[in-house]
Parts: sequence; C-alpha cells; structure tokens
Amino acid sequence: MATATLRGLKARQVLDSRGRPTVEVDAIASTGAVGRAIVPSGASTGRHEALELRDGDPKHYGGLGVRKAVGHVAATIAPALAGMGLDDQAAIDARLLELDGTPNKGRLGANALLGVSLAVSHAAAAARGEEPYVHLNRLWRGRLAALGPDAAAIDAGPTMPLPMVNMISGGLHAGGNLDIQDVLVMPIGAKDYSHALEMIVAMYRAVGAVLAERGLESVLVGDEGGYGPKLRDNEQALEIVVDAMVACGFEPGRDAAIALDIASTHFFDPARSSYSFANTKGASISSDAMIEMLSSWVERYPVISIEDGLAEDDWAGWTKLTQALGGKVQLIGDDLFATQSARLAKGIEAKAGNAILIKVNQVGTLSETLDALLLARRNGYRPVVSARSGETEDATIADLAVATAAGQIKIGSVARSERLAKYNRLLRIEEALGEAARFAKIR
Ligand SMILES: O=C(O)[C@@H](CO)OP(=O)(O)O
Ligand SMILES: [Mg+2]
Repeated sequence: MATATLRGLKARQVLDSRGRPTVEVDAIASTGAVGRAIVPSGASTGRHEALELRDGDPKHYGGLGVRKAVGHVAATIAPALAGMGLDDQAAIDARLLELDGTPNKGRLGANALLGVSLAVSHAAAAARGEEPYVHLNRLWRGRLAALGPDAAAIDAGPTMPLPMVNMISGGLHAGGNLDIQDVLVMPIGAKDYSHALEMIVAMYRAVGAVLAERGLESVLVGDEGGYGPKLRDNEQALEIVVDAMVACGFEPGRDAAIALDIASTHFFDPARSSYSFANTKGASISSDAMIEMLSSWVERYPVISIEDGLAEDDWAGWTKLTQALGGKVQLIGDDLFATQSARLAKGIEAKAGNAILIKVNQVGTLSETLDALLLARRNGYRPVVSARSGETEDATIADLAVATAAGQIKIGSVARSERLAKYNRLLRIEEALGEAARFAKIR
C-alpha cells in the first residue's frame, strides 16, 4: 500500500471535563481520511511534566485559553509537516521536537505537540482503514522488532488491560476532603475485561451504599468520578472500600484489591522536608514515617499498588520505600517519572519504584510515550497507562493500552462520560478482538 501523507492540520479550542479549554487537532491525510485527537490536562501536575501552554489572557477563560497553542499548530507545525509520511510517526515526532527546540516543549506547547502527534496516528490508521489500536500495535511491534532478541520477553499485544478504578477521591480532585488523592480498586479475579468492568460497577455502587449507611456524603463525585466524602482520616477510605468489596461478595485480596494514589508531592512541604496531613488535621511526618504508615496499610488492607507514595524529588526516600515494599506491592512513579525516559532511567539506577504511570501529555509526543513504555518493559517496571483528571471524549489511551500490552489502565470512575468514553471503547475493542482477546492478569 502506498503510504498516505499528511495533507494538513486543523486545530481548535474545545473544552475538557472541568470546562477548561484544551487543544483538539484534526490531521487530514492525502487520501482524505481524517484523524482527530483531544489533549487531556492534569490538576495534580508534577514539576517535571512537559509544559502545557495557556494564554494567560484574563479576559478569555480566566487566562486558561489555549489559542496560542492552537495558533502554533496552524502557523508553525502544519506547514513544516505537510507532505510527510503518516506511517512514520517517529519522523513526525522528531520534527515536532525540532520545531519546538526546548527541553520542556515550552515554545510551541506540549498541548500543541501532543494534539498533532496523536491526531497523526489516528489519520494514519484511518487512511489504512484500520482501528487505532491495530495501527498503534504495528508501531509497538516495530519498536520491539528494532530491539532484537531483548524484546522476546516483552508482550507484543494486543492485550486487554486490567482497570485500576477510582472509588474515593481526595486531595486536589475533591476539594481537599482527604490528603491522599485516590483509593482505587483492581478486580484481580476477573476472567476478562468485560467481567472486570461489571465487578467495578458493582463495587462502585456498593461504596455509595456503604457511605449512605454511615451517614456520609454518597452522591457528589470528584473530578474523576470517585465519591468525595469528608472522612475521619485517610484510612477510613480504605475501610469503606474493603467493606464495599465484601458487600459485593468479593474476597478482598483474591477477587479484588486496593490500589492507592497518594499523590504525596501535593502535600509535601519542601521547606520542612515533611508530609503534612492538613486536610484531615493530622500531623506533619517525615519520609521515613510515610514509609512506615504505608507499610502498615499494606499489612492491614489488601493493598497491591501504591502510586506516588513519596514526593517527586524525594529520591532517597523512594529507594528506601522500594526496599521496604517493592517485593510485595507495585510502587508506581507518576510525578516522580512524569513519563520521561530520562527520569525513569534515573529511577532504574536508584532502584526507585517498580512501575511507571504513563500519561501522554506528561511527555508530549506518542513516540516518547512508546520510549518510556519500552524502557519500563526492558527493566521489569510495569506500565500503567493513565488518563488525566481533565479529560474529554477522546479515547486514544484505551487503544494505546491495548496496543502496547501495558497490562493496566487507570481512567477514573464509571460515573462520568469522559471516563466512560474509554471504558466503552475498550468494550468495543474486546469485541473486535473476539476469541483472540487476551486479558492481562496481575497478581
Ligand atoms: O495523579 C494522577 O494520577 C492523575 C490522574 O488520576 O491526576 P492529574 O491528572 O490531576 O495529575
Ligand atoms: Mg497520580
């Protein structure tokens, strides 16, 4: 098949799930096929993320407009990329990096770059008449082939991911009701993806019922759809989720388990080198005391995964945390690694964590996202593909997780449509894969 080329790009400003402007890009192929992508946006963003360019004009969406980034797509990126082969994602992304020319993508904006990068992959798929996950899987297999024999142990996909789903929200996603950001469930006993989703919906309803029974807020939800009750302390959120599992007839630790996103960067006080539990009126504690607290939770609750247990630059603490818990639970670096291969390489060296959260907009191009996935896989770090707290109907990460056999996906809860766009997309992919659908089990 003659390779389709890029005819043009059209960018516009649309809104995300928090009603904040974000970048949407249409990539038009020489065949006339169109690929579209919308860029997500975080709230609990790390310092090391690529830069999201916002206008800063107080008269337009209170300064949050992205008209500059949209303008860069039309003025700078479109003319430079026109005529390039759509299948050569690596060349497209390399050109994007060259056009921007800064280490943090601050000139054109990571939101401009990512919108283009993802839209191009969709246009390439559309031009071939393929589903996005099929095209992305070809890119993934291409990367594995280039690696040679080292790639033999790496899952070539496509593989359905196990969802890690938010039940109770806190921190920056729910108005500071709790210090920790997410208490999530993983339906580890599910037989396939659709069964996993059914278990999640049952547990989500059960958490609402447990909260209502105890006279706690059981209706209002946070940015990612988790319930946002004001609780006695952070630990009460774990108790409630375990009770909900039991109410569903699931055995905690066997059928379903807990994952936590502590998001501790956001309550770390660098001036005092301490973690401050201000929302639940608790103490300020040291990095060592955080490790003790997390270890005691692992002892007493069916916790199998902890994200950002320590802050983004607490490297020494991360190494200790990994010594203490790395043999028992998954320790995910989100703010710590920011989907940046250079930071992951540093973590591998320092034996910090054993898993990485993969967020496309933390790094800003599809190729660099694949780089981070590959580096993780080669070093035994588990990848978890993740949405942001600000999302849209764009479901690219569902296709990406399947295509790269990431094994796990974190999207948020089942009660908000921008999350369901991804869960439902995964249902369609599972159906399309049919008998061939493999499901990633983790235990
Ligand atoms: O911390 C996180 O993992 C994400 C998604 O849950 O939040 P945000 O997009 O606000 O950074
Ligand atoms: Mg996180």
